Amino acid sequence: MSDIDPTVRPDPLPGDFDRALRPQMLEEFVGQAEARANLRVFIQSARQRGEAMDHTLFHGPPGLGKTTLAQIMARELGVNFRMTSGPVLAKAGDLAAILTNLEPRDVLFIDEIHRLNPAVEEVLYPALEDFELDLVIGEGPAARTVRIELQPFTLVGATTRMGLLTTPLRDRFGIPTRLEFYTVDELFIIVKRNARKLGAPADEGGAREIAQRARGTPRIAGRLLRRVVDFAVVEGDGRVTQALADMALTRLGVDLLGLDSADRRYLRLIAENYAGGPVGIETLSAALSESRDSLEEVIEPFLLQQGLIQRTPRGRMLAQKGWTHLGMQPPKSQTDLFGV
Ligand SMILES: Nc1ncnc2c1ncn2[C@@H]1O[C@H](COP(=O)(O)OP(=O)(O)OP(=O)(O)O)[C@@H](O)[C@H]1O
Ligand SMILES: [Mg+2]
Repeated sequence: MSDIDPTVRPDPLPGDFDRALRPQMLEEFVGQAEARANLRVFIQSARQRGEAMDHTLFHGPPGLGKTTLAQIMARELGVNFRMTSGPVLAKAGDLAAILTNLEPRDVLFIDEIHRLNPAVEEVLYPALEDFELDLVIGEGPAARTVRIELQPFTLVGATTRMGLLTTPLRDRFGIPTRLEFYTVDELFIIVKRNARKLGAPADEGGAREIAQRARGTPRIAGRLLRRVVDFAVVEGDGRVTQALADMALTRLGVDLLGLDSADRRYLRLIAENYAGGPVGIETLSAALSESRDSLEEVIEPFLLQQGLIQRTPRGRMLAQKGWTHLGMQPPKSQTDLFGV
């Protein structure tokens, strides 16, 4: 996919732009008003009681700020931030090593927590509930279990696929938090602020143009801003104006709704090859050579939120707004369905 693919992991090396642009404290974090207000209360309460904050789960599409919020929590709680991810924890011992090294009230962040190996997940249950670890030492008849006491800690899990979490794991999070797509006004504030941090001031119109075309996602807003700044530097006078942003975004293949070529390919496939659907996700996945996961996690949530497609028991359908966006007319059989 293109360079605005939100599934691409941010560069883990320190000192890159992603890091520079990441909000550090809750106060600087724009959007997600409800989640932010609740977190503020839970953080303050944990601090006042001197206890570890309850385990927290962030779920929602990529690039909305799950990792950022986890880091902010640790900073606001004044504790260490330890980070790992589901696929990295291959054996129970890997998790045990991390857990036994935690200091009191630390935040342990497990990204992609829906991809935990079941054997590792088993170890996590008593750790979450009682801050205890049951380790099996040795093999065969000589094997025995030892119980290790852990420091109280806060697990922060992140997932783009809430549906793939097992029920026992999901139930152990006291604070499940769903992140939503950002409004244009919220992204506008983020773009303005990031442009200033990048030393390339964006005027009102320039920032709004980028915000409107960022697919409701701060990570995409950051990427688009950097590309627009490139155009501003090379082909303009360094200033991000509306005309310049529009020119740059159009050249990047980002349309007025913020859809990129992958999104449009998805919509056009349903329109042109399946008469608007319904068509099954597996069929779409094969036809687009994209994994089912990436369609469900990355492409579809925004198209659904925008009302461009509908999910039905028989598969995906193009909605009226989807046809309009493609500049096409639905076939007669579908106009009946829409009741127009
Ligand atoms: N509310 C916000 N204000 C400003 N910048 C934000 C905000 N939320 C996220 N960002 C920026 O967007 C980028 C992506 O955020 P983050 O890595 O936290 O997303 P994520 O939800 O963890 O994504 P993924 O599911 O891919 O791991 C970061 O560069 C971060 O600085
Ligand atoms: Mg993340």
